[in-house]
Parts: sequence; C-alpha cells; structure tokens
Amino acid sequence: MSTETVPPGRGAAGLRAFLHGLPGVDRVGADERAARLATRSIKTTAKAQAIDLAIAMVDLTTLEGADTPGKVRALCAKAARPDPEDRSVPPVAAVCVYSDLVGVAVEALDGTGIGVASVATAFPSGRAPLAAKLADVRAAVAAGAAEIDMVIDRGAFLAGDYATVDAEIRAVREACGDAHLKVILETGELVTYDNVRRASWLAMDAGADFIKTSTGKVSPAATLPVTLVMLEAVRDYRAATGRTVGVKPAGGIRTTKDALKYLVLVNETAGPDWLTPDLFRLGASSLLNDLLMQRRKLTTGVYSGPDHFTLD
Ligand SMILES: O=C[C@H](O)COP(=O)(O)O
Repeated sequence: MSTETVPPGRGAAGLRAFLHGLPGVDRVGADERAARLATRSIKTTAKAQAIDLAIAMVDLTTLEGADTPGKVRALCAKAARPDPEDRSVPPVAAVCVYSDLVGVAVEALDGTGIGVASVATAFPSGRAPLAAKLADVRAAVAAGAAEIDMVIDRGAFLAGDYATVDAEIRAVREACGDAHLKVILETGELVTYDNVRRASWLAMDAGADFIKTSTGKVSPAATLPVTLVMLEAVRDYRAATGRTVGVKPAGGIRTTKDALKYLVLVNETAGPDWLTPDLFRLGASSLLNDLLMQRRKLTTGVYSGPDHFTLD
C-alpha cells in the first residue's frame, strides 16, 4: 500500500491519479478471506462478551417514511435499556433517524449519554443540490445530532468526477461542526471492490470520522467482503497518516451469528484497536432483539422467543 495521501486542495487530476494509483483489490482473495473468517467459532465465554460488545456497537435505526415521534421515543427507550428485565445489558451506541426526528430523539435520550445520529444529504439517493444537502445537515446538527450519516453522490463517483464527491464531503464536514461524520459509500452501487477502496480513501481524506457501507435501501447492503475491503482501507490509512477512522457496516445485518462474524473480521483485519463503539458500529433496525435473545439463552440456558422483547 502506498503511504502517500491526498494533500488538501489537490486538483481534480491529482485526486484521480491518486485514487487510480491505489493497488487493486484481489476480488477472489477478499471473498475467500471473508468466507474463511466467517467460519471461525467463538468459545462460549468469549461469545457472551462479544454479544455485549455487539449490543454496545449497534446504531439502532429507524428510517421509514412512516416513522412517528412515538416510534422514535419507543426506540430510544429500548436503546437506553435494551432488556428492561436485565440491567446488565449495555445501552446501544446511538439511535439513527431522519433529520426531522432528531429533536424527538435528543429529548428522549436526554441524560442517557446515547448520541443521536441523523441521516442527511438527501438520504438515501443523495440527489439534491448541495445547498439543500448542507441545509439538511445544519438542521440536524442544530436539533442536537451528535453524528451525521451522509451519502456520497454515487453518480458523480461512478462518472469519475471524484472532485465533486470530495468537495461535497468537505463541505458537509464543515457543516457538521463538532458532530461526527459518517460517510455512506453505498457499496451496493459501486460495482467493484476497487471502487470501494477508492471511495473509502476519498471519504477518509476528505474528513470522514467513519466510513459506512450502505443506506439499507439498496441491495446488496452490507457484506463481509466489502466490509473487509473497508477495514483494510482504514488500517492502511492509519499507517499512512496516523489518523484512525471507524467503520460501520449497515443494512441487512439481522442475526447474532452475522454480528459476531463482523467482529471476527474487525479483529483479524483492522485489529483489536477497532473493537470499540468509537471505531466500529453495526447499523441495524432489527438486530438488537436477536442479540438479546441469544444473550438471554447464554445467561439462563432458556431461549426466549422474539415475543419476549419489545419490537425493534
Ligand atoms: O443504517 C442502517 C440501515 O438503514 C438499517 O438497515 P436494516 O433495516 O436492513 O437493518
């Protein structure tokens, strides 16, 4: 991996040359490595710890047109105390909502220490004038969002117009102020793993605190091989620049088994430094209940069905 990074203000041609100068991704190798790591088994004691870590890494998400303040309040209650019968269950990392519901979530989570993440920049398509995208970001931050999950302009990226994507991310970064910025690559639309690597480096260089796989609205959403490519990117980016960027697979992660596969992947690819909610999140709308069910089974030996827990 080249240790060169993109200096701020490099022109469009320089940016293009840099991104196309990154080593190519061996697709077969990445698929095989992800598949091999997915077969690793975890011992029961480590599994209990891993489930709690996975719970603490969840960005508990609702991103439906039919979302209501009531649904968001219920989700926030669940975020703060995932299992009301067991106080040893940790809270989740954040609650992720559309920008107009940030205020509701901020109020509901007051005093819990749980942050509110807002999707923004014309989520999920990313198709709007930059001014509208920035207004979306500013409104979410003004309402108290601690984290902004922006989408990149995939049309510009796929057309090779990296400078536009770079400029948008930098503008959003500035509009975020103190809020953390997650940049959604929408890997299901990026066609190749080489593009996933390029988009990862582009986003990191433009100021992303996290790179995120997907909106959850496009198939395929998060996959293990794509997440592996992104974990390699954050690892190599830190080696090159000294800055540490987090990773968030999101969309389609529904089972404890899947969540644990991601944790093994993190440990084996980026390394144990990333095994913290500060640097790794699982974006999911319906994973938490399965984590709670498997946790209950490990601690009591009894399997509680999904009816036992409130809806995700
Ligand atoms: O960012 C999170 C995703 O939108 C959630 O996707 P999901 O509903 O497939 O879990």
